Amino acid sequence: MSLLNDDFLLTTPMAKKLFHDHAEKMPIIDFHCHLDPKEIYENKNYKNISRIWINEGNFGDHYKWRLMRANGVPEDLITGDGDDYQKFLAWAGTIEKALGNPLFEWTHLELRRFFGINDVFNTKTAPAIWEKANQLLATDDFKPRNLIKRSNVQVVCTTDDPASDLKYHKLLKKEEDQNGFKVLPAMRPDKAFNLTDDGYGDYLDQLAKVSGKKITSFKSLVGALRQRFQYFESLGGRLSDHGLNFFHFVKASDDEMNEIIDKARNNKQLTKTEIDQYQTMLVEALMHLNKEFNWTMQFHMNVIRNANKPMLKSFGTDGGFDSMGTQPDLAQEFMKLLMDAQEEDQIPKMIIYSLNPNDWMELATGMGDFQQDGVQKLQLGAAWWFNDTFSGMKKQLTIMAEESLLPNFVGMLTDSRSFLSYPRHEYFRRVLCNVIGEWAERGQAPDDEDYLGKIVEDISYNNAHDQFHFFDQD
Ligand SMILES: O=C(O)[C@@H](O)[C@H](O)[C@H](O)C(=O)CO
Repeated sequence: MSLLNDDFLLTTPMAKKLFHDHAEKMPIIDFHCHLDPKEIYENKNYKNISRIWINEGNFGDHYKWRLMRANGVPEDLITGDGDDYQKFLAWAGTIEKALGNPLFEWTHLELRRFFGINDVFNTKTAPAIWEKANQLLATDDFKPRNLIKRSNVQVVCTTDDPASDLKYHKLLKKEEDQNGFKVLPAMRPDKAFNLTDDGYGDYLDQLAKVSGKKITSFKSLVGALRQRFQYFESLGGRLSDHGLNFFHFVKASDDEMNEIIDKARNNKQLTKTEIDQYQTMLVEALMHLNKEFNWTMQFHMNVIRNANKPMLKSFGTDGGFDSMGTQPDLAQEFMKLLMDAQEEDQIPKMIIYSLNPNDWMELATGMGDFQQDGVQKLQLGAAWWFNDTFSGMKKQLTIMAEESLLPNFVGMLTDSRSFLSYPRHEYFRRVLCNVIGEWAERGQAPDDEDYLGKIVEDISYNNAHDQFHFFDQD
């Protein structure tokens, strides 16, 4: 079977029918990514393929950066100011060794789907691919908005701080009809959780300024965040997103919260209990806001971030120095949160991603304790980050099916910083169709293309369309 042929990953007749006649045609709703709305608005061509593939300054694809480092590529040819062509050759030399890693397939998919280049990418073919790709990158077809359009994307949800003015979302909203897709903000209030950061007090001041709400207490902090929910909502926002690197459920009174905020603002030492209390109560307050606004709350949990401290100092965050978290009781602690919120019927729609697949069964079965008020209110999120692999996707789909109702799943997202990453949706849809096709092959599912095809179309698009109600105001 040739590399990435039309039926790659599809091993049964039903899988092939499900993908080619049902999944492939469905539009994309990419409800979590890290694309920069400014870049979408400015819509400028990339100088060369290294800039869109590897890095533009400190922004870029840390998945690639990790592999290049593993292959001994010096940092100046990764995120540094080394020659772009040499970076490209270094990436070719890395991909030659990436068999079995998703980036091997992603890289070749991107060359095929966007550039029409079907060659195997390696150090021998790299020079010709560099020339052809760069010629194409200079054309209108490779401007960011056309890359989105060519990928049949209807919605891009970016990742935005509550204090953001959403300037470019406002500008893009005016051109939505012309573009044929929406660029919508998803609120990521992680900075409001960073009690121990030197800039915590300044951040609260920034939040107070943009919200017009003085922040003198926990209640007024929540009031300021509520104003930002209103603002994001006015620009089509329908999701929040939370990085819970670790989590311990510890409640606190309003008075205790006020004291914690005051200590943090004055850079006073906080105890572990105080940090856990603040995180717990702020998460619960955000759950209430998501419930009130009928948003979906995403959690990205169990992560060790910025493990390489010298590189954090020299490069900053999101540099490819994060890894799977090892808090063994995080799912148990999260269950305490859900149990507490359920007492007041304050659990919103949720999608929960853990970077540690050891949490998945606890989370998937735990969510089953609270599935009330709507179809699949709580979902195990798509295989995330280091799990975004053939085996990781298959595992998540299987657990979602075995512990709940896979046909209700809202499906895939790119979670990417590159405009070339939309083939990750194709990859996911192929894995999905193959999982269901295998069930039919084994007699675990009816050999009924209409029935199975509807399920595939729903997971690929319809469920996300209905869950996030992005199009209500159209
Ligand atoms: O949203 C997250 O926490 C992660 O997606 C994280 O930002 C990471 O950089 C990423 O993009 C993984 O794909």
